[in-house]
Amino acid sequence: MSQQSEDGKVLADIIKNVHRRLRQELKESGDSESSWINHCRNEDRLKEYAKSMHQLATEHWERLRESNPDTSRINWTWSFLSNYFLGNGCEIQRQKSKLYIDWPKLMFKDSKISVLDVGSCYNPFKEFKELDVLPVDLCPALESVYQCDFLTVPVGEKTFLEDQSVLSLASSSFHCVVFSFLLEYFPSCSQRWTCCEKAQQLLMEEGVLVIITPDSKAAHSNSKVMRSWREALEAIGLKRIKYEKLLHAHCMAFRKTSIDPPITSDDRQLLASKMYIPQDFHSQSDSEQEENDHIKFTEEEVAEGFTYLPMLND
Ligand SMILES: C[S@@+](CC[C@H](N)C(=O)[O-])C[C@H]1O[C@@H](n2cnc3c(N)ncnc32)[C@H](O)[C@@H]1O
Repeated sequence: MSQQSEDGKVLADIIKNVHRRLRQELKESGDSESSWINHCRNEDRLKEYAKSMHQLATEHWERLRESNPDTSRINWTWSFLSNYFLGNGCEIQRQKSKLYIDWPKLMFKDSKISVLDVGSCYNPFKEFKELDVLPVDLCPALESVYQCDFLTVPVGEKTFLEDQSVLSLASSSFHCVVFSFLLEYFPSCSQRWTCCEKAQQLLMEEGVLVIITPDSKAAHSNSKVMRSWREALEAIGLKRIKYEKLLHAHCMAFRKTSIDPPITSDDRQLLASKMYIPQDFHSQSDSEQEENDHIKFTEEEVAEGFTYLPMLND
């Protein structure tokens, strides 16, 4: 393995270890709230994660993006958003919905698409001038990214920002919410579900939730998981309108079709359980499981460090 690949592996191992420890701590305490609070207090761990993720993405994955733009989650998101909001994508969805109503005109401030990038780390979408991005992260890698725990941040009438932190986010105010490699960070289904419900509240009608989740295997090997997420999100008025499997990720866009879907607390529990990832069910020790996962990856994947991010393995 080249020095470059070795470096990528070290960085990705740091990231993977944090996910693994979070799962372990939840298993031990059985209480997702208290283990999350403890995690958030561990500043050294959060900062090391942020630095490693930033470096892995900008130094290692960026090379892959340059050599093969079709592998990039960033390019995919931009291409989808420009087609949906600036091209005829939204209009096509209106026609497909067969709701022959007078749709309200989509409004843009300064002609820009407003994007909330949750778990942004280093604001990978800042290069697109047509996007007005609010990049937020539990532990930002850069000062330009706002500090925010998306699990606990209140949703209210207005977005309040203070000293590079988010105090609240305005409901129905974003054209797009992005979860790029975010959901698998969380050790529990209920935390992933909390994020999805919050995204639904923050989107304006016809806005889109973009979810990107890492997986280097063929699309069908995790189709059950992707179907389960689709069913859960559809129940809260987020209809999947685009799915594509890239070399290393599943990319999905969900369109907000209804404003306030009626959900009971029983529904909520069932829907939350649908936001599972295969790691939730690993019975042997995570490290053993991940060692086994290793064997299945190609040389190219190993070289790019993708094997060392959590993969959605059955
Ligand atoms: C794997 S990184 C993905 C970074 C970036 N989105 C990308 O695609 O390269 C996951 C990020 O989610 C952030 N994160 C985890 N939990 C969060 C939360 N509750 N609120 C906001 N950000 C969170 C982490 O700090 C980390 O930067």
